Amino acid sequence: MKAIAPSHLKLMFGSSQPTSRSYPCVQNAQRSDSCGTSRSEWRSTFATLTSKVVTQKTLPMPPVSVGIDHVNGLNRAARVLGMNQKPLSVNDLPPAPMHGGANLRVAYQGVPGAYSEAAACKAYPNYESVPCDQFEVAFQAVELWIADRAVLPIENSLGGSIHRNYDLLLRHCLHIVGEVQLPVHHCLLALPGVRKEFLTCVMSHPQGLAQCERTLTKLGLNVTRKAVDNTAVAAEHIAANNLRDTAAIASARAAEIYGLEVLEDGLQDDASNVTRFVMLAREPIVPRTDRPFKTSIVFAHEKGTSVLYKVLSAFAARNISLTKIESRPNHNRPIRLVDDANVGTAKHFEYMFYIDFEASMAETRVQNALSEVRELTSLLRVLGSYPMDMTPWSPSSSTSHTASSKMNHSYGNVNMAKP
Ligand SMILES: O=C(O)C(=O)Cc1ccccc1
Repeated sequence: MKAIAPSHLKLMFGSSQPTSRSYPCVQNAQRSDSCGTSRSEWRSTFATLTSKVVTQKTLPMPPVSVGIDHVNGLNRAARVLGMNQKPLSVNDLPPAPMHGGANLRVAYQGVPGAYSEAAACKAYPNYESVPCDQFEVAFQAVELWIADRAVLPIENSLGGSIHRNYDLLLRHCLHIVGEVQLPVHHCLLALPGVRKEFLTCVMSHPQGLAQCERTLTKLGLNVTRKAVDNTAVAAEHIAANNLRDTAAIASARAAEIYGLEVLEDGLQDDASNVTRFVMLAREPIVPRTDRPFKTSIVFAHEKGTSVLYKVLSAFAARNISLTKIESRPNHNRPIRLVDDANVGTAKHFEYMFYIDFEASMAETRVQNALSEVRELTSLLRVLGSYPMDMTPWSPSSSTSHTASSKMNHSYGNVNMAKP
């Protein structure tokens, strides 16, 4: 891995520039979503994928390795079609890129030593890193072709959802092309010679603080908690400013990079502390059925009776397992007022619902479920259909991210479909 940005990217771009092709945006009649895709562009989902794929061959493709792989794969698929006169099936299509990320520029929020960096390394062992100072910048880096992928932490087994990042997924038009589940092993880091008793402050990302809250209390530390943008940024800040009364909750790798000492190892409240990251790209990948896939969608609905129940039933009726449901305020319309002359005005909060389920967009049952959901909702967007992270479970240990060579070793190509 090598860094291609001398220091991390800062917010300096103009408005985001959606990319032109975005087939997994499903939108209800006559509306256009933030990606500008209309319902008519996406009427019959992957049932007509084959014709769509052959015409895509003629579109100009982006000059990045993933695009090139895609074109070659499509040519191969088209040849298969021509020679055998057999209908093309999704499994004839090129697999999700398996190149291990050679020359792929991957944007993440933070500085070296951040967990997002470790997640990028797990997904793309040979990537070039593009550290960014904000998540928003990581999105824009991909939209503006400065990077090819962005890595985004989305939820943690102890700390829960990272809500802001759900909002960013909706505000931008990038596609989820993979996921990585990373065991997170937190350490308490301070300048050499500092003792725990001297500490008055502990700094970390809000997730770092949340994941270690009970342990901090158990240790009897009488410290204020300070939330910063990133765990490794906290470590860097302590070192740069010679703060002898402050500790960071961050990785052992951050301690090495910024010359800090590990005062406590394994600070998280539970050993099984895992963060789920998603990988984002300008283009979606072609979904498949020959390996476990996950699909993420977001929808909103107008008023109606039991809409949420009916949406969930569309999946249950087809035996599709939901793995996650999250709701966020609908920023376009946060409140709906319902006047009742007799009793007053009810204020209904409006939500965007995010759902992950264990199935691929290439499956007919999924296409049927989504057709049903589309009828029930005012907005439906497929955020991505991507290979599940099937890495064998290994509990976190501080050695797992102490150096990038070890990262490569411990996260190597272990039975994982590269997103
Ligand atoms: O702050 C970091 O290092 C991140 O990458 C975000 C984060 C914070 C805490 C746990 C997992 C990811």
